[in-house]
Amino acid sequence: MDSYQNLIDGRWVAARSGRVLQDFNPSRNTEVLGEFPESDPIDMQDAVAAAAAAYPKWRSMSLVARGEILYRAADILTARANEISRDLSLEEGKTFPEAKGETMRAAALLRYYAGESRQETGHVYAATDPSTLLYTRQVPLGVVGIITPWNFPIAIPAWKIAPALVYGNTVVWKPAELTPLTAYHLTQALVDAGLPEGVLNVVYGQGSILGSALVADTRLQGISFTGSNGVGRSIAAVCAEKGTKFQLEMGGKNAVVVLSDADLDLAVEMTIRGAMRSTGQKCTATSRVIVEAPLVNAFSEALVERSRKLQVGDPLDSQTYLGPLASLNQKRTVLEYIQIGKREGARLATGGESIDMGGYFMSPAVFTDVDPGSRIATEEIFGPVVSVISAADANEAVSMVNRSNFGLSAAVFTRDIAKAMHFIEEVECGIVHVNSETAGAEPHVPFGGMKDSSSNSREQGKSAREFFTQVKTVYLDPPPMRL
Ligand SMILES: NC(=O)c1ccc[n+]([C@@H]2O[C@H](COP(=O)([O-])OP(=O)(O)OC[C@H]3O[C@@H](n4cnc5c(N)ncnc54)[C@H](O)[C@@H]3O)[C@@H](O)[C@H]2O)c1
Ligand SMILES: O=C[C@H](O)CS(=O)(=O)O
Repeated sequence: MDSYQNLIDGRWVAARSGRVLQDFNPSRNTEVLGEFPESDPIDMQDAVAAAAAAYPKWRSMSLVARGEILYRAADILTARANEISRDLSLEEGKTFPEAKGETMRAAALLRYYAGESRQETGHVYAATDPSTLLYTRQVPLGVVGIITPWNFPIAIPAWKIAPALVYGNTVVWKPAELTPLTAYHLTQALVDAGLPEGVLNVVYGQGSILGSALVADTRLQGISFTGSNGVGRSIAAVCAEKGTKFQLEMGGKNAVVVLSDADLDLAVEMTIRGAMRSTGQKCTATSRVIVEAPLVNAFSEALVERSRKLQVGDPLDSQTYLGPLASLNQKRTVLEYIQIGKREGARLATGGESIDMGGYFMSPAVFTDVDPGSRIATEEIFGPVVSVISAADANEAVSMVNRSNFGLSAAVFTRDIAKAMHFIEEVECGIVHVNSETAGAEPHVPFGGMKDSSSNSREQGKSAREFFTQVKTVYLDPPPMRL
């Protein structure tokens, strides 16, 4: 049994209590992938103290030098990509190709922020007095806390940690309990790339205990969180009370709109990809498909037929489309929504059944005749379940999309550019796709939601600099000349 430890002040250390958590394989739920510390708040306090002690020297290092470490870490991740991807697939359940894609995406994110180290760090302005040098600088926040979910266990940490570090902050990271092995791989790559002691500290353990201890620590200047709305709201309340800067990326109930002039095959394929890849466990996953009435029957039949052909199984098997759900809790939640959908009167056209293969497997589910106000059409399910809803026309379809409390991602399928532009204009989402799936994000552009999906900051691209730095405006007047 491989045992892993926290990284605190540059040293790999056990939890002070000595307690450990086991990391299980959701495909074969008796298989243990490793043991990790079950840390307590005292361990978290040690980590924050280390980050605070390391901050002055790290902040004084040049941006370019910090960027060089990220370039080396990206190269290390790339060199180890197959090993990391296999472990990611084993512990989270997504297929190997998706795990590989995510690992390479993390490397791309590290490279992007390494490149950011050679960008402007402020602006020079004209001053009323021509002898005044008037300029701004973007300076780090200080010690920041990073709390991340299990569904993208290396890409999401990378898109938070890389900008946090390159802009001069030191970091305390609380990874998700379900995916500690992937967190170890990212951490080890950064350590091997030459990250100085105490700059990155990683503490494993229960989020309700450790995560809340991190958020409550008054030495933190910022918290970047991705996860559920319930936890996000609790973090926002604590940060607001403390005056700590925070950013939250949370749930989604992402919709595809299929207009009557759409390419049917494309709309079906992109709906399957958006709804069923990663076993539906993406914040940007498609969970609603709103179809103009003339096309709804043909679309539903094609979607059901395509869904029935998807192979469920071992995520390391090249034929597998859906691996297991990430945990027993996740599987139970998704199967409960199947029962809720039936009770609400929706028609379960295919799937939605538990598959007993030694892990947390289920068959992909398609509901039709779904009431747009029902729970399965409004609540985040976070599994391979998609609801087909009929709309009278394009206007009704957009209003149905917007009737959600969430506003993360949406897509429209149409051949009509005017209808596409109208959709782009009217939809209340932070991410909009035309003729492509609701999931997926490029590392160099803003990522985030509207309404309850986000705290309305943005991640990735140059948006990350807005969160992980603060602006200092400088009026520099030369001393008077003494002739
Ligand atoms: N918008 C996005 O970018 C995005 C991306 C991925 C996942 N998500 C969302 O995340 C959710 C699934 O992820 P999850 O199950 O890991 O979410 P979660 O909220 O249960 O956990 C997220 C992280 O918060 C920690 N945590 C738990 N309780 C805490 C507390 N009281 N205080 C501080 N930290 C705490 C967990 O240990 C974990 O590290 C879904 O709602 C999904 O939509 C959103
Ligand atoms: O789950 C969250 C991810 O951000 C999904 S995406 O691949 O970035 O859309």
